[in-house]
Amino acid sequence: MLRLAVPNKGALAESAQTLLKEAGYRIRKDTKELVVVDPDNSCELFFLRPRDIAVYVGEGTLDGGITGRDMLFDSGAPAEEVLPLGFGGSTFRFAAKQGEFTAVHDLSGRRIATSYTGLLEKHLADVGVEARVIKLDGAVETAIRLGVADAIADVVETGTTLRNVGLDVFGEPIMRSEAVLIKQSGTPRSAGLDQLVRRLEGVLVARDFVMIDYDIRAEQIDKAISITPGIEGPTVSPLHREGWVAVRAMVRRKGHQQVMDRLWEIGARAIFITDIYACRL
Ligand SMILES: Nc1ncnc2c1ncn2[C@@H]1O[C@H](COP(=O)(O)OP(=O)(O)OP(=O)(O)O)[C@@H](O)[C@H]1O
Ligand SMILES: O=P(O)(O)OC[C@H]1O[C@H](OP(=O)(O)OP(=O)(O)O)[C@H](O)[C@@H]1O
Ligand SMILES: [Mg+2]
Repeated sequence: MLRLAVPNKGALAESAQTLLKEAGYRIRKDTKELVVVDPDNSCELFFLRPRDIAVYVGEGTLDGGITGRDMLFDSGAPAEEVLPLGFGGSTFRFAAKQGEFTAVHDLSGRRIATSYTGLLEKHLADVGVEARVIKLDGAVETAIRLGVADAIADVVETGTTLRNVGLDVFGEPIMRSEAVLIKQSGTPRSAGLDQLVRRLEGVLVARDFVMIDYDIRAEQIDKAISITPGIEGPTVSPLHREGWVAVRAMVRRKGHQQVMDRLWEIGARAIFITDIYACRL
């Protein structure tokens, strides 16, 4: 039985559910459901606050969970990343009034508001800066205007929230985050988690890649393969046409039009792109 923690709200909740659905698991029908039992997949999904997920997983009561890399680090829980999930991308950054600070070392002796005290304190210790960390639950951008802090450390995605309150990022990003699958540190993956990983990898590949099919003159095959090397090598089959072969390979969805242009230029014809619905590599 796979027991998995899933964010019940916030920035990762919807995409996490979509991913699990595409991987064939049952998801919840309404937001009040706290546990979903899925006997067909021998799985139980526990809907928990994103911030708590690493804590549960670190205690070893669940096989794994989906949370943000920043929250995993922030928790300090004995949990580790198994697979990055390709959504919920953000950076964790310092921000303040425009022109007030230029680098983390300017923050010595100042007040920094954040909801990620674990992550911030570790970073300040790493760079050797002593500052006062003010813990807030959210909406930390307002802390400067209300005189509670001189700077903030928070999640930045598009930067819209910061712009709206006239703040600017400064210094190097503290961390780059995205949604990740995690498990307890130092213990082997359960069979259920192993199966989940294989399914999720399949979904992520199906999202990132498309299938390309084309016909080309046999003497051009080396050039063609260098353009479409595939993942484990392309399939090259004889064509019922003297001197021609058919090629099938996986190519990245992003840039597939350029690949088609390059194949056309070396004489490929009947070039087709199709979606991959599901795969297991
Ligand atoms: N605007 C965003 N874009 C992308 N990822 C985000 C964004 N805001 C938060 N995240 C990520 O989502 C994860 C969970 O954060 P979220 O803000 O959803 O949780 P929370 O603060 O506990 O919930 P809430 O804000 O509902 O109280 C974190 O890993 C964070 O990096
Ligand atoms: O750069 P942006 O695209 O504007 O996104 C970043 C904002 O999103 C999150 O806020 P959330 O809605 O989770 O509120 P919170 O701060 O109360 O957690 C985060 O804390 C930032 O405020
Ligand atoms: Mg939030």
